[in-house]
Amino acid sequence: MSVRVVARLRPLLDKELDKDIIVRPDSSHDDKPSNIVRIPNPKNESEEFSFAFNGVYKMATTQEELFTKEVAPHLKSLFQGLDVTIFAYGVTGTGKTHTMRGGMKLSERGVIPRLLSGVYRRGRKVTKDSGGETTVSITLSYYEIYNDKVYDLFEPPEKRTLAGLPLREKDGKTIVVGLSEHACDDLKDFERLYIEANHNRSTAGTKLNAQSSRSHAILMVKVNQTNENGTLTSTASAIDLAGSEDNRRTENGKERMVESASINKSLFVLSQCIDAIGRGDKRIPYRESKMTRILSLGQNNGITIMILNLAPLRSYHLDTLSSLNVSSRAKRIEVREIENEVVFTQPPRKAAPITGATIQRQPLRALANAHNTHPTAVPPKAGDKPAKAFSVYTDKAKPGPRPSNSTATSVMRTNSTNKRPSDSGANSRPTKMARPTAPRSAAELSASKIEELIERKVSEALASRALEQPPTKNSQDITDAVQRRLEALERKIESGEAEEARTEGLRFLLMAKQHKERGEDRSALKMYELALPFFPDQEKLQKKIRNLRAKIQANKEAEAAARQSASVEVHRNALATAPIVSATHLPSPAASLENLVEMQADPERKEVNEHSDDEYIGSAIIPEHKYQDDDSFVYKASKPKKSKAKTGAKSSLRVFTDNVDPEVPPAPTPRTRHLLDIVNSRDVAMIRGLSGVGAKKARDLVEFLELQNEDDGGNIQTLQQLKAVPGMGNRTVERAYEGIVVLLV
Ligand SMILES: Nc1ncnc2c1ncn2[C@@H]1O[C@H](COP(=O)(O)OP(=O)(O)OP(=O)(O)O)[C@@H](O)[C@H]1O
Repeated sequence: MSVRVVARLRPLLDKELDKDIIVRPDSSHDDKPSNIVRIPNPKNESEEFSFAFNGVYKMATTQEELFTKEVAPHLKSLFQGLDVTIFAYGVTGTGKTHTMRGGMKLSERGVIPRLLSGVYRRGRKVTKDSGGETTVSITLSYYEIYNDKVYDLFEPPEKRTLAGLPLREKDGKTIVVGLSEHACDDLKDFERLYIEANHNRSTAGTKLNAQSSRSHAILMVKVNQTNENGTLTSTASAIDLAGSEDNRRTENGKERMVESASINKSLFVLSQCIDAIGRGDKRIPYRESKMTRILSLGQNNGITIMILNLAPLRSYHLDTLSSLNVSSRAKRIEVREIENEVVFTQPPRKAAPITGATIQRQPLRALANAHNTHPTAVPPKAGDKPAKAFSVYTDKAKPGPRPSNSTATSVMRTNSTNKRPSDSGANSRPTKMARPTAPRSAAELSASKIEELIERKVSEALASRALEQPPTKNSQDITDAVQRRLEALERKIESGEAEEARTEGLRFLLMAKQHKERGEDRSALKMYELALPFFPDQEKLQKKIRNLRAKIQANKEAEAAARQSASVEVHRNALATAPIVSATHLPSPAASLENLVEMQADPERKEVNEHSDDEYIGSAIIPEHKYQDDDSFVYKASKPKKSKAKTGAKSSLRVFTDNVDPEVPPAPTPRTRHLLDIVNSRDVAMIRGLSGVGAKKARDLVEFLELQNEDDGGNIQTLQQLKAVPGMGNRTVERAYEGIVVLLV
């Protein structure tokens, strides 16, 4: 089954006006529940974009109605052993927390308290139906991802460590190491725990939301059903994502901006994951943010429901388009539905079904996937594995939402949440700790060994230079090679070897490279800019930023000129032929967010972006039947692809670069070349062999090289450049040089 994506429009709040409503459910089929959201083209209000979802909930939809239609039907599956994930996605102030948590009044309770009610009710039924043989216990874990760090919400903030809790992959699932788990016997228990924990959640007032969530909050409800045969454990996860923000509108101060950058980054990565899955890419960038690692869209087994929260107002226009675009793509993600398995405490015998359903769950093998297993699991005996006798889940078409009065009514909302203000202290990056350089002794590597290594490397280099003219690597090879390096680097970053601050800088560089690889120059630029504070003296980085800015500007001008003539033609045709205009020329989600990221990064460009029609000019006509055939939003083309061709045909894989460019310094002396060859070999063992370079420096240097701009050949070509590498400096380079001299003399 694919991810089920439903849209929910929030009602108008106090001071919001009917006349500003621009987002509407489709009203053309009054007898049927609408599955379509309509929104005008921001560049031409007489045209509308249409987005189809699995369900659309109008402004008047109650909390109960949403829960009954979207969540309650999956409780049965949860008790049959499937994991269920429900997450709220949307721009800040669109009602995610209201949907997930809701208010204190009974009628205002959101998905989470209702889910718990349902779980307890069903648990009692299971026990009753089994004649008391099956007992059900519930445990809760609750954590937030704030500034890309994971914190246990059941722990008071003063107990938090700066680095937060680490994530690990175990048997295909991402787990939070050290997360507390609390037994929760009834609704009263839950309310106490939940309300208390919510005080610990990071929130703050922004211009767009008086109590804006500054973190992604994840509640995990573990359902354990035990009878004499064993325990079946399944988990319902309810996720209230922080909202994306356009900081031109939030008027966020510095502190909120840092949070905002982190929120937007993770949501950006989420949209990239959705895009990559949609394209069928081999590599999905889950690991680029903790939130996407945890959410693992399309990777997790079970049932996933995405609730897209929307504000109906004009002031959210571009943000709304962007999130409509992302979420309408998400519903194409396929999710495997694999139920968790019973873990036997003793050899199975015939007993009441643990699921409480009428189907008989047959004994199962010991788990390959140990995530939900009980540690005392007894291995199965031969012959314990009968064939599956039941189907756990059927993807039946569900009835859509009840048609409800779509008239916009002002709804006064009392602020029911009482959340902890976000923690400015947690923003500060840990200061870089001075690490003692590992003492280097000549004994570590003998002179003859070094000579031998140099010899080998030099001949390898010469051989590769001979092969290199002209560069013969095709782009696929290069991409694969870069891909491997990126993945290796990701692993290194994840292994926690690097210090926190430096890791953060490297992450931005890594993301910049990935965006650049994909030709997403504006996102790449943003990431380079975010990396700059971590490597302030990096001339190369500054140069990259300058070059990218110039390139983007040039592209923009060229595109604008080309589009101006094209759009006249398209609009003429459009008006002449069809009544419905679909968003075929909307930017890709990544591009929309890219634009948002760019706008945030550079407030001075606000005017340009606000009036820029790059993204929306040139809508094409899609006949209505197209989106009726397929419930997906019809997406045909995005903005013109930027040319990825690189000038100068330089390759990151080259070991030598011929210095024919007058700007490039003269050819190095043989000694310098020996030194640079070792450095450019990216071989940690060899680099460690250099005088004055320890293991840590060698690793850092290799990482740095990995992140160098391919356009520059990726190699260090002068001693000056080597000195400018973070952590190297004059003294180290001189010592290394001396070491080479001594060896060669
Ligand atoms: N369906 C609804 N009915 C009544 N009020 C609503 C509804 N949805 C949202 N609101 C109100 O809108 C305001 C913003 O909602 P909420 O805080 O849930 O937004 P959010 O998307 O979680 O924002 P953020 O991402 O900034 O945390 C709140 O005052 C909330 O009470």
